[in-house]
Amino acid sequence: MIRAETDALLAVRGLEAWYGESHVLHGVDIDIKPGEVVTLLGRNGAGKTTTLRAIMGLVGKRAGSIRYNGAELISARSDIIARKGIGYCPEERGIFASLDVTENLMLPPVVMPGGLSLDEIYTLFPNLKERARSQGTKLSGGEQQMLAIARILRTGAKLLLLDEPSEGLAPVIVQQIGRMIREIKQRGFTVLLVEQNFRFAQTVADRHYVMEHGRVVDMVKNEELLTSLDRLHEYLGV
Ligand SMILES: Nc1ncnc2c1ncn2[C@@H]1O[C@H](COP(=O)(O)OP(=O)(O)OP(=O)(O)O)[C@@H](O)[C@H]1O
Repeated sequence: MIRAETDALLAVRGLEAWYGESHVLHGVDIDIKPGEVVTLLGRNGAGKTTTLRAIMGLVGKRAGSIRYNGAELISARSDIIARKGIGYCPEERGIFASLDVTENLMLPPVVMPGGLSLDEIYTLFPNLKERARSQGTKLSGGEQQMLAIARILRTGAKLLLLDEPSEGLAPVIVQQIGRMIREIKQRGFTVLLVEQNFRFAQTVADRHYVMEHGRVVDMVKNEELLTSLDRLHEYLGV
């Protein structure tokens, strides 16, 4: 069903993953072209987070193929995967409470050239600049989410894996996160985004993959989203 893309930045084929004895992914196929924003939609437990974790090498065992920039990563350790230029922002965001915004931004190691400088990040996201000296604990959920994403942009990573950046945030803050993702896309980054909220996903993405029971079962282009609502409601149970 999913066409092989020879020009993909990330090409995932038949990806399987296990947590201990528990077999969670049963053959996931995903292609992302450079500069695309693509979402993984699906109900709770469909395997969206596990797909991001499996791409990063953060699951117990995996099989299949993950090609990034032409290199096979299925057997690579997670630190090697990060050094290839894939950045991961987990749902819990991982902001260091005792460090301020600038310190949090400077913390992840630069893995390759081409990342944004601190000044560029602050120019692009003035909200963060205003909070430069504020400690992690003092930031709102939205500010923490922005910081968690911005921090990856410094490292030189070109592909960002974002787990539910809209989760738990008020609608006006979700809009800010949406603007941020569109800015990131404009700067040439590629994004794979886990979302439950397809109304938000629609404002940022080029395409959507739908996951069910550890597999990708459908793909919808963003311009076809509105005409595919019935299908999506069925998948997502909303
Ligand atoms: N650490 C773990 N150990 C064992 N099973 C897990 C673990 N994490 C997730 N699972 C199981 O793997 C399946 C897929 O979970 P996953 O978190 O990837 O789903 P999801 O689509 O991201 O949904 P959610 O939005 O609820 O996180 C679920 O059945 C879940 O219970």
